[in-house]
Amino acid sequence: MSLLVIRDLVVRRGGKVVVDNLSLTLDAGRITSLIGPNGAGKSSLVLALGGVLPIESGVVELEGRSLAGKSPELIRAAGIAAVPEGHQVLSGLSVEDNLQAAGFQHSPRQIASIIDDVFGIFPELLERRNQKAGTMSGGQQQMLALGQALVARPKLILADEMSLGLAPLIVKRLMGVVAKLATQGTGILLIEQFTQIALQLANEVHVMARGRFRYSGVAQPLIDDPDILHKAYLA
Ligand SMILES: Nc1ncnc2c1ncn2[C@@H]1O[C@H](COP(=O)(O)OP(=O)(O)OP(=O)(O)O)[C@@H](O)[C@H]1O
Repeated sequence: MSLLVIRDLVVRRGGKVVVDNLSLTLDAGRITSLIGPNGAGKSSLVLALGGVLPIESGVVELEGRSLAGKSPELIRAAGIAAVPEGHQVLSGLSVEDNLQAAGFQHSPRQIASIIDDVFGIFPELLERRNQKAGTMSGGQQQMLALGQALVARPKLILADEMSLGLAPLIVKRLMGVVAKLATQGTGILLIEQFTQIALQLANEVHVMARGRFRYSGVAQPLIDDPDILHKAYLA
């Protein structure tokens, strides 16, 4: 069974349809890249899947269970963790307190072991466990944002523009973690402004423009012929 099934999803924002009858299937252990121009509706899709924006119509099912009308907390507890655009960590709290705050649904014993796992993935965070998140570099804050998502032990991660404003080396580091998570069975929806990264990592690619998918398939044709990509962006 697919992890997440989206059928004919419509999301409206400010009176305007921004996700227009989209259908998409996300599977465990696979990276699905979502690329497209600014304003295409990529973030709106993530916000709707995370329960932050209401679904106007359509079906969203996680392992066969409808997510319609569910709160962001319930959706997160069900197994979908969003890493929103712009590493939204609690800047006045320490690294460890940020991870604690993200693990509200676990028992204190569970959370201690989960946080240890996150520190295993990101030793950079362990070194800074008592540092206020807001005083860290952008890259370290993005690691923390991903760490917060991991605290939920998600089946599916929705990663929105994780690389925005970060140095290439940090981007490589973050994408390495994303790729490893996928090999361990986590489903990933990767929204990326760096098309090259998105295409390299993807098992499947969707190019979104004006609320709809203009290309859906494997990455290779887009790598071989950039014209296909340009046309999809301009559709
Ligand atoms: N807070 C908002 N209120 C109303 N409309 C919005 C709001 N934020 C975005 N929109 C509109 O929703 C549409 C989709 O925007 P969205 O941010 O989802 O696109 P995107 O593909 O993620 O682009 P970007 O890469 O710029 O974030 C755009 O037309 C945008 O103007």
